[in-house]
Amino acid sequence: MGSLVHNNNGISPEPHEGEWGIEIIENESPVMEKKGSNGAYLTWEDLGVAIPSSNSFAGKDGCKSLLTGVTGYAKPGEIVAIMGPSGCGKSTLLDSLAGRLASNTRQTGRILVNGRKRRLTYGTLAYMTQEQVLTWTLTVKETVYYSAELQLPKLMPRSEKRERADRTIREMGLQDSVNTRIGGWGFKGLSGGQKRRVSICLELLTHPKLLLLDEPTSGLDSASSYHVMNQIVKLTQQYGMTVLAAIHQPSSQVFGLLNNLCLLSLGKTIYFGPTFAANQDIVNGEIPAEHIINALAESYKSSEIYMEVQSEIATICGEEGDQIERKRSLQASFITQCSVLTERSFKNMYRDIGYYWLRLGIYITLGLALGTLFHGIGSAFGSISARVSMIMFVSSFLAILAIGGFPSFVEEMKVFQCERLNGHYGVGSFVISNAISSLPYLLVISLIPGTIAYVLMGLQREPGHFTYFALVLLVSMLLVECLMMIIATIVPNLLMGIISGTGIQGLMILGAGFFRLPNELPHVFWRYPMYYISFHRYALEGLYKNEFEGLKFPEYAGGPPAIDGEMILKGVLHIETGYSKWIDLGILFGMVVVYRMMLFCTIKTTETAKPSIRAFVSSSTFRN
Ligand SMILES: Nc1ncnc2c1ncn2[C@@H]1O[C@H](COP(=O)(O)OP(=O)(O)OP(=O)(O)O)[C@@H](O)[C@H]1O
Repeated sequence: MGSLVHNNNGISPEPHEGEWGIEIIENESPVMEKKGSNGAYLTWEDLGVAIPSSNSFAGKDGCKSLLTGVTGYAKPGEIVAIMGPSGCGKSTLLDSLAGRLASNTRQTGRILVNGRKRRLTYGTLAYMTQEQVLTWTLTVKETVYYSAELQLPKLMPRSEKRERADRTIREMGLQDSVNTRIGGWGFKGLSGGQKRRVSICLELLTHPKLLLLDEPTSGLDSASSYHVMNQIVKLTQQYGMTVLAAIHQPSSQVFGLLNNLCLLSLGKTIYFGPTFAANQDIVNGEIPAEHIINALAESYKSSEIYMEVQSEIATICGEEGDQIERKRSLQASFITQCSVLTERSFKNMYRDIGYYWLRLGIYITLGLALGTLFHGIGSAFGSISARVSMIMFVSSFLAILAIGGFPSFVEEMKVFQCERLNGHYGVGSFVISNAISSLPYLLVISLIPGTIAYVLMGLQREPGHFTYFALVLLVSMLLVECLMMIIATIVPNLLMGIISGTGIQGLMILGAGFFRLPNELPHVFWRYPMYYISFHRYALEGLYKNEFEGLKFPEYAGGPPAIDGEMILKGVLHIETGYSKWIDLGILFGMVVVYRMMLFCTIKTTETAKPSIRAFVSSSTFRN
């Protein structure tokens, strides 16, 4: 059992080719980088991660440890394999090194890069997590090409970027699937293993200094696993990358490619050292009982190999090396980022039926429904209330339907958040490109159903009136979309997002001055501020003015006296007529800009505040 770390000095005998049937590679990296000469030396000492727990596994302090006293290092040109049974803490270790632990966790210990403290997010490292986050409508080639254009330096010619992308696709063995779509949402595209290889491709494109891979070979057969790992090893050595990879049950061939092994069990280190000194039977074997794991962990801590690890770490941390800089200075220019992201997003919106096409169909149906319900609305006295309710429906319920695209926004936000964490591009380019790419679709959605409804209802005939009607529809949808993107940034899941978005809009609609007239709105909350911040109010007000101004409702024999539209606006609907409908439209467009800025600020704030929020949540969770 204890043959992992054997003989008295803790190191097993010389590498033994026959025993595991593997080809042993020299543990010495061909890239003999000195610390500080551009490579990344990563060290972690006495790393602990715990979560609050009330069950029987909790310790005296009411916490359950996910990692305990984990120590190790990774050097340029080398691959450290993190291995151990499922649930032993491999992903937790990678998350912890990447600064991406969940907020309910508490981390202790020290993580240094080149002997310095550095928060490893937003482009300081590349991290391929277990979750596949790819744009499912794109082909492999499109995915890698777009990513290459975004990530590779601005001075690199496009042809060279494409060449790099093609080469990486070949290196990952994806040349036969270049034109296959990634797939998802009921559309079968690539297999799980192929998707994994695409994800690796995206992170390898720039040859990052520090690369973390969570299960790069999962879903791959043993020949493909070997091929993929072999390519990663070659690039690691060629570019002096520092690689940590969590790997499940590697074949002997794959095991032989790895330099160092960090073997975990129940969150404890059972072994850290050269792969050739570890017994692969133990590595891939059954999970031993907890007391045996504890004994192995103790035995490792008192072994000489552990002392060696500590002295290696002391040497690495002895002098401070270069800072690992964010990729920002190396990637594409802001204009290129915007144009590439716009093109990619436009293509995704076109191919994803749920994004706009389904909505267009529903809007056409509703346009026809409105058109037939209010057909030939006329100018009889009864048409006044018909106009009011029709306008209410258009300004509120038609706009609120833009929530229908939320699942697709969430998918897009997931890709953005993952690429952003890995530093592929900036927040500004995402916010701008998303607005530009959605504009043509929203224009179509507001024009086609808008025309159908407008013509069938027989509203005011002048082109200016129709243009205004369509523009209000467009701008309301732009606002709802942006509101939903802000929500997608804040709330963690789809259902909560849809509920929050509908709730917020419900409040705005209630305060827009229809269900209670503006003068009758209670001052606290409803009049100030809701009536002024609700965009539905400006849409409602603008559409009322657009339709009622200039209209006359003639007197009928025995009926009410003649009344003109302006009187209805002022006397019945309590609308402020001191400014034109175009001011309402202008305010709505201004709100689009403000909402986009809010989206930018929300993303930025979440990014900067997340660590503090996490620390706060974690400390209050652990206090309770
Ligand atoms: N934020 C968290 N809250 C609660 N439990 C957590 C959290 N993160 C991880 N865990 C638990 O910690 C243990 C280790 O999880 P982790 O994902 O690190 O395992 P792993 O070794 O990567 O497993 P696998 O090989 O199956 O991916 C699991 O039991 C998991 O449920």
